[in-house]
Amino acid sequence: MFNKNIPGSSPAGHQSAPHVLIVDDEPDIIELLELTLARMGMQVISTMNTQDARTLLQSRPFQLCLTDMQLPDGTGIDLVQYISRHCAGLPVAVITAYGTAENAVAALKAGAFDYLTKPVSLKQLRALVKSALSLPPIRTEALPEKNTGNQRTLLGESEPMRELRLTIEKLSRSQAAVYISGESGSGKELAARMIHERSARRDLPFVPVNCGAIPENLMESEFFGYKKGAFTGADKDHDGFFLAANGGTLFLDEVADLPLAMQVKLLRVIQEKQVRRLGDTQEKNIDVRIISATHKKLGECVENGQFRQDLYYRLNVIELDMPALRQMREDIPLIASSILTKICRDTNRPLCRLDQGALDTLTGYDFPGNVRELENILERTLALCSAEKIGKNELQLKPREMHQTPDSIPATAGPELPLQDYLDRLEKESIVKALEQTRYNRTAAAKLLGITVRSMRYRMDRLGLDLKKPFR
Ligand SMILES: Nc1ncnc2c1ncn2[C@@H]1O[C@H](COP(=O)(O)OP(=O)(O)OP(=O)(O)O)[C@@H](O)[C@H]1O
Repeated sequence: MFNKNIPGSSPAGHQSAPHVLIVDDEPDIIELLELTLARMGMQVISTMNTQDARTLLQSRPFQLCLTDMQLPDGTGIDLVQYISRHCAGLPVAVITAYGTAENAVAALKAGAFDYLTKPVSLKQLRALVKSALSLPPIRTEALPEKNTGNQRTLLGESEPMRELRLTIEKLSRSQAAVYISGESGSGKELAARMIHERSARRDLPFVPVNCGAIPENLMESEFFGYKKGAFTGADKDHDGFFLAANGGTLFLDEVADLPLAMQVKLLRVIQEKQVRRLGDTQEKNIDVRIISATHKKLGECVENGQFRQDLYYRLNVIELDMPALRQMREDIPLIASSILTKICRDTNRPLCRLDQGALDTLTGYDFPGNVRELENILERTLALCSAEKIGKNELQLKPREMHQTPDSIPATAGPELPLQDYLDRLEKESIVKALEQTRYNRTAAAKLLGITVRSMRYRMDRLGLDLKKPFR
């Protein structure tokens, strides 16, 4: 075992030098890591096997562990697992041989913070160390969550929701790609934001992208950017989503909607961590964490050839499955009351609440559109009712105006209304119906109606249909 501390300044934010444990059996690599870290102001302790590493970990606190994958008495993954079990909150990164992506993925799945590939790039090493040391302290209990300030959180005290929040807490302490599955409106984007906001990347951008809403011919320029003059109309340089998210998190929503040709290009950028803007001769290095989501079953899309297996493998290092609202009915009153409070606050009206009948109706309802549908129901209820106590009837869940098809509008509706109002009403009904049929997935609803997402957004704005989630 070696202990090295070259005099130097302590990194910002740490009163005493952070302690780093290096586990590697190659003296050259140990020396390189020790020198680099000591110059960054770290107190470094090195050992060559997992047994000594465990003894050291038991004997004193560390702020970071860097381990090689192949060790004389075990693997780096063994150590990652040991640390996950016994040293909660300690970030551990593994160093893997070039071309062994499977090892890196296995380490991330086991709970590693990140990985480095040999030959170790000092730039990447320094960036990794800085990120690892800037992680917020870990919370080990599933504390009841409240929406505080601008940081929104997934509400609910049911078992699935508490577990989910704990998993999010763990995932935010890793750089692994996360794939979030779950029905529309179940909180996939909110979960992605929570991971970002609790991570070492929290001060850098979170860039959400709705992959289904980008026209195919604009995909490359939107994702990778372009140089001025790259094509007609490119009158200035433009950073695509990857460069905009550099240092932060790129959230690929509705990822199953990416055309196959684009999937190949995306995979290349993710693997090489480099992006070249259209019309540019230079590649730019990027450091972006990818979180993806879709309401479709991505595994099935792979099986039927609509989604590339290699990209799926890259995106789905860790899967997070969002429970549907009907699987956590006990949380409906809490979530509904939080939504009501927010609407009342936003619209400057006195606080109102649901009576027992209304609560029973909501907890018995299946919510195909999940929390987004609950938000919409409550927003509509408050728009139509000024009472402070809301009853079952005010919810108008059954029969619902929204369930009317254009055919079910009485034939007399036309003559009774001015023509424009009548047409608006038909249009509104069609949009709401399409949204309901697609479980509030706006991209799919636009497809069903045969219009673009842009046109759908315009129409919804014009008709005053506020369905909460902004389009991107
Ligand atoms: N458990 C929860 N607690 C509080 N709010 C929630 C919860 N789940 C979802 N929401 C809210 O519901 C709305 C829909 O959530 P979100 O946009 O994250 O869903 P989504 O799964 O990404 O939907 P889509 O599949 O259509 O993209 C948002 O306003 C979100 O804040």
